[in-house]
Amino acid sequence: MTKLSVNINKIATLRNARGHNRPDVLQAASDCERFGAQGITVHPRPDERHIRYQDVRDLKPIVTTELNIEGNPTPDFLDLVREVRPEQVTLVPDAPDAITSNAGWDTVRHQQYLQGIVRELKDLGCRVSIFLDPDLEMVRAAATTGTDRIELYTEAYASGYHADREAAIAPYRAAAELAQQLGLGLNAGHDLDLDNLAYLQQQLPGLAEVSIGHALICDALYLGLENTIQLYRRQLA
Ligand SMILES: CC(=O)[C@@H](O)[C@H](O)COP(=O)(O)O
Ligand SMILES: NCC(=O)COP(=O)(O)O
Repeated sequence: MTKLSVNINKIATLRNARGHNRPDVLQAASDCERFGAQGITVHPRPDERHIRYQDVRDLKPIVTTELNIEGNPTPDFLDLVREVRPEQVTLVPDAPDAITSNAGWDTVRHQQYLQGIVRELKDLGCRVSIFLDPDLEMVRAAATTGTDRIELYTEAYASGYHADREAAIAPYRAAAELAQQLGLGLNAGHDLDLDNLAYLQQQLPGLAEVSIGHALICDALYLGLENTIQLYRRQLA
């Protein structure tokens, strides 16, 4: 079974537009779980333009599924994770001014650095996932860091899906198969939606979790949050 973790960054974007507490991010997280989300993902960025560090602290006691915190392991991010101790931390090599995540780790170059971070996070009791492009050399090097899982960065799959979905999935399937051989768990995310999700899930062996935010929250504007989460869950059945 592939679990659906709902990324609630965009709910915080809407809240921040007015400076009050509407929509209420904590209520939205609880409602997502009630509607079928099997995890809640947040990606606090240094400028706190959507999820704020305080949101993450407030979410931990109310999330009843799994809290997944994504981000670049800067000193501030690591302090937050040490305090909150989420079920999962996804390490993403974002530049501070990135509009959104735009690449996976170079796990060859940063092997030793990642090894140290992974060890500390695992000692805190967190499952660790490393955000990666579907590159076999990067998957092999990720396995040497001690990480529990990798998360495949699916932007290239999503953008190639409508033109040629077999070609778009091929590098991801190879990466997933290698991850399985190496004993790495597998997550995936970025730009997944109701069109491209089912095929990804069918093609990737051992896909444990997808985290989806942008398209899901856009769909919810038209379809409603409960109905939308159920529609995404059905793609993963
Ligand atoms: C790692 C990843 O792909 C997601 O976290 C995505 O980047 C969402 O972040 P934003 O909501 O800031 O675009
Ligand atoms: N890890 C990916 C994620 O959390 C959501 O990405 P997106 O669906 O907002 O592109």
